Order: sequence, then structure tokens, then C-alpha cells
Amino acid sequence: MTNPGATSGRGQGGPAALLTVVKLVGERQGLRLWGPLGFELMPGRAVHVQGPNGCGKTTLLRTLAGLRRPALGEVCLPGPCWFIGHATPLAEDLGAFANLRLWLDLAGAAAVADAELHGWLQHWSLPAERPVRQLSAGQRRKLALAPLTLAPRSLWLLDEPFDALDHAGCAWLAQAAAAHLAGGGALLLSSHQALPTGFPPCDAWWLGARGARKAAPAVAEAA
Ligand SMILES: Nc1ncnc2c1ncn2[C@@H]1O[C@H](COP(=O)(O)OP(=O)(O)OP(=O)(O)O)[C@@H](O)[C@H]1O
Repeated sequence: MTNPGATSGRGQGGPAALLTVVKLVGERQGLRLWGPLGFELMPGRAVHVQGPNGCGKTTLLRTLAGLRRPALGEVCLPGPCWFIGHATPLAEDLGAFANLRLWLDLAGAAAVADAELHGWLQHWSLPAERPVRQLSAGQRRKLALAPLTLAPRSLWLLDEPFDALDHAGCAWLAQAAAAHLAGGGALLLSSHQALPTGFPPCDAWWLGARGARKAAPAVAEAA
């Protein structure tokens, strides 16, 4: 990584890419949103995808996570990733603990002890049993982000992860991201907001109809 325009052609022997994208094109209803994109995301690297409403950031992240078929091109994920969308589906009548337990079990992380889940909920003062439909937007966001550190995976795909998150939550995510990258992980996130203080440096990409390029200030794009 991180040339958003082309793959590197990296040879054997170096660290393996955690995400490889080849000639990827995203469309909605026959109209091109972005692409063709080609890049490799290497361990320790982070990308911040930016662009105006509707340019296709969510579509890109969902495509990278394998939740949406690309119009053209290929995505290669050598291992499982965490995709945390901005509209995280929760079992609304279940409590936070039951949601987390279910989520981790389905994701193959049944070995994570109940005590760790309770520890997480207590850390954020989240009620374990109350139906999650009664939680605030920020509480739901903290719940959605829990698997990142409870059951680590080497690639994080985060769609607007700072939405509704308070200062303490943003600081936690910054610290968790720094540790993740230092440990050889990688991440790609979308956000309209500036990254919070302490968040590790990211390559900034601007997503648009001609593909992706290093981000210019939003005002320059709009002009
Ligand atoms: N299920 C859908 N069916 C048809 N079109 C869709 C669907 N979901 C999104 N779109 C369209 O695809 C385009 C890209 O949407 P997407 O959600 O990927 O954009 P975004 O960059 O994430 O936007 P935002 O910044 O508002 O979150 C938009 O024009 C949107 O209207």
C-alpha cells in the first residue's frame, strides 16, 4: 500500500498484504460510483476514506468486506476481518451481553470468556440485560465496536466509527487503533469528521468517480 491507483507488484518474501484489491469498480443501479481501484493494504497501515454524501464510501467498505458483489474486479482477504458498519444490526429485544455473546459466537470467537464481555460492559457502564433498543446511539456504537479488541482480527473496516461516540469513546478507539497497527494489523475507515486527537496517522483518500486519490481538503473538491 498505499497507492490508491495501482497494485504494487510486491514480490515474495516481504510481509503479506492484509487486503488486496484489483481493478475494483463500484456501481449502484448501473451508475459508476468509484473505480477502478487497485491497492494493497499492508500490516501497520491505515487509510481514511473521505468523500461527499453518496459518493460510495459505505458501498466500498461493504464490498471490501465481501457483503456486496463488485461490479468489476476482485477483493482478496487472506483472513477474517471486522466490518463495523454505521448501522450495526443488533437483536433489539436482547440485552447488550446477549448481543455480544451471540455476535462473538457466530464469528468463531466463542472462546472469549463471559467475564471479558462483562468487563467491557462495565467499563462503559452499559447495562448488560436491558434490551438494546433502549440504548442511546453512543452506547450502541460502543457495543458495536467491542469485538475489535475482545476478539482481535488483523483487518478492521470501519464505516463512520466516530458517529455518536463521546470523547472517551474516541480516545479509546484511537488507542485501540494504535495498538492494532503496532501489532501488525491494518485498518480502513470512512469518516466525515477529522480524526480524533491521538488517532494514528492515516493515508487520506478522496473517493470519487475517477477512482481514489490522495485527499485534498473538502473545500477544494467542492469548488
Ligand atoms: N440499497 C441501495 N439501492 C440503491 N442505491 C443505493 C442503495 N444504497 C445506497 N445507494 C446509493 O448508492 C450511492 C452510494 O451510497 P453510499 O451509502 O455508499 O454512500 P456514502 O459515501 O457512504 O454516503 P454517506 O456519506 O451519506 O454515508 C448513493 O447514491 C446511494 O443513494
